[in-house]
Amino acid sequence: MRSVAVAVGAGAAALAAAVATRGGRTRLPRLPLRTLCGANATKEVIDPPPPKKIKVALCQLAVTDDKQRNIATARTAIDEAAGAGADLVVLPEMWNCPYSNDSFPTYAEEVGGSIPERCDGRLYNTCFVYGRDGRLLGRHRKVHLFDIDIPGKITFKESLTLTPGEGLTVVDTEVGRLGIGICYDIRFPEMAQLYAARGVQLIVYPGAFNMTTGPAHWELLQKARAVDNQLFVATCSPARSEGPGYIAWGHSTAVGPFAEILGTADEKAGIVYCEMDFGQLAERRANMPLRHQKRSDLYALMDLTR
Ligand SMILES: NC(=O)CC(=O)C(=O)O
Repeated sequence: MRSVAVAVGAGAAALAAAVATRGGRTRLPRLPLRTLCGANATKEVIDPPPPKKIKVALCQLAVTDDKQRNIATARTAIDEAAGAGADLVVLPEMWNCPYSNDSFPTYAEEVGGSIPERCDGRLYNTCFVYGRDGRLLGRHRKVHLFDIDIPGKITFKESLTLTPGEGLTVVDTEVGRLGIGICYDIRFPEMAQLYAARGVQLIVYPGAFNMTTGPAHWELLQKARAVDNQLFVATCSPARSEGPGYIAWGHSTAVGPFAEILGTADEKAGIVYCEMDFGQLAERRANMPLRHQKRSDLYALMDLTR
């Protein structure tokens, strides 16, 4: 099994470790990055690591209210993706439980991920990134909680049960440098800009948009993040399940730096495979040198986490 890691699992062994392990908090290394702010703003950014070509598998899973069944489904999908030669395997947001505030406390694990994570009496919506060897490489806790109210359409308040994360998450893996966001995080362009400034090649967003915001915004936001920052974007949603409660839009998708769709799903369960050539980033950025054309004398992005 050669798959790496992502947003939740790298192979059956990693998944088993994820579910079985208890405790263990990860401290992520802080990357050196000059603060980009104010009159002294610098245009300096961190170069990405050497480019690789990778095969990505987005596992759009059918999620049920049976946690053990969800784990078995994920394990089967990861095995299948690894067998098909995927270097990177991505699972959906909240893949082990129904997307509801009632379910988050019940299905929470101390380590696992994007699943509800329980830590020090709090619950987070957390995505874990594992290496080929099952080692935990990083952890992203959803920074922007999904609190919205579109009357007659969709009302959700994650903050009733969840606590927001307090940091951005850049993870160096064997396949490349990844930035992680979860679902609603995709709506905040500054986060993606900071990832780009840190040399991220691919932003991975496990996500579960719904039947109102999905058709309106899901693909648009992915293309926007990819094009603005000239990098790759991948999303992974649960498959759509009809019935009461939250209905996921599905449509897990991978987008290239020129807004090209590299692979996409419909609403049903399945695995989307696509190739990503990180060498294209340099070419796109040379063709259209946006980062050198920014008017840092007029505006700048502040990295307050440094
Ligand atoms: N579920 C989410 O976090 C976000 C979402 O559905 C949306 O932004 O729309």
